[in-house]
Amino acid sequence: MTFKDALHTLSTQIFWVLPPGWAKNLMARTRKAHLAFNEIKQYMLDMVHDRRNVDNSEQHYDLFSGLLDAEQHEVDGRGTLSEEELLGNMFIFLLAGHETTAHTLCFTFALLALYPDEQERLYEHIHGVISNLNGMPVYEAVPTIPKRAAEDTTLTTTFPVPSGTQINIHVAGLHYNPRYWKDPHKFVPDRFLGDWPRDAFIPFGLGPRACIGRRFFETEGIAVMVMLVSKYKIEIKEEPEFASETSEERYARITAFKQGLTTTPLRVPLVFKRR
Ligand code: HEM
Repeated sequence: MTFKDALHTLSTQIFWVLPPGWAKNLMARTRKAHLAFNEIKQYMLDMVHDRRNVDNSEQHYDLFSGLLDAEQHEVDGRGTLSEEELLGNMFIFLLAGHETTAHTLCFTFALLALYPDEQERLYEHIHGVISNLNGMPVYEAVPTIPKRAAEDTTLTTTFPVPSGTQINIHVAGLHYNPRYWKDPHKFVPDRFLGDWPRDAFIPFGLGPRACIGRRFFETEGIAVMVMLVSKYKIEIKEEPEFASETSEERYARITAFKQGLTTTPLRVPLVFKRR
């Protein structure tokens, strides 16, 4: 399996690795998920080996080097990472950082193609891209955030939540709630320029376990978007079989998704034309 196939299989079918080991040969999809899991482990071991033994001619300043350092050196008297912890951290960074970023950028380009006026404004004011970028996770890459109550508490002061209760925070439900957002289904990047309800926008979660890769994504996402929008005009590909669709049908087709670990776009045929 290629690295790309293994990562994609795990991103879309990670839950099939969870049944106990004896069950892994029961179905084609559990077999495939386990195969992908083992392949990724092997790829990660190869990366560690290469970085340690082959590629040590230059100094690296990236996330991967930080993890390798943490495995090899004690920091502030704190212990090192075991190899299992190193691989576990590499795995979560790969899984949590890959499709979230790819799908968010994909939906962003789809929306810019569906709203050419907004794309032109972004092109004209490319330096305003940072504030506009807040509009990106309209289709939240992570649709629900699972949590477990660490102690007895209450929600909205009346609803009791005993310690140990499993809670799923419905991110999409919050982002489309008309109580907090005017016309929540409209793509209006300007809504993030003035005063907006910050507690009702949590694409990266909140609190001490919020997304550790947020800044990484915001840097990477802005760089990719600025590069592409400044050089290309992004359009929806014209296909004869859809020639008679209404604009609503077109919008629904382009933004259709399936829900897995992340919100996954189904098919987004875009054309990037050189400006
Ligand atoms: C559009 C991009 C991304 C979105 C929407 C996103 C969203 C999230 C969300 C909702 C969580 C759970 C937060 C919580 O439990 O409260 C999370 C956790 C996490 N994310 Fe991201 N993420 C993105 C990109 C990235 C990237 C690029 C990386 C790594 C380079 C990353 C690494 C992680 C890790 C390691 C965690 C687990 C943190 C922990 O449990 O302490 N994410 N992310």
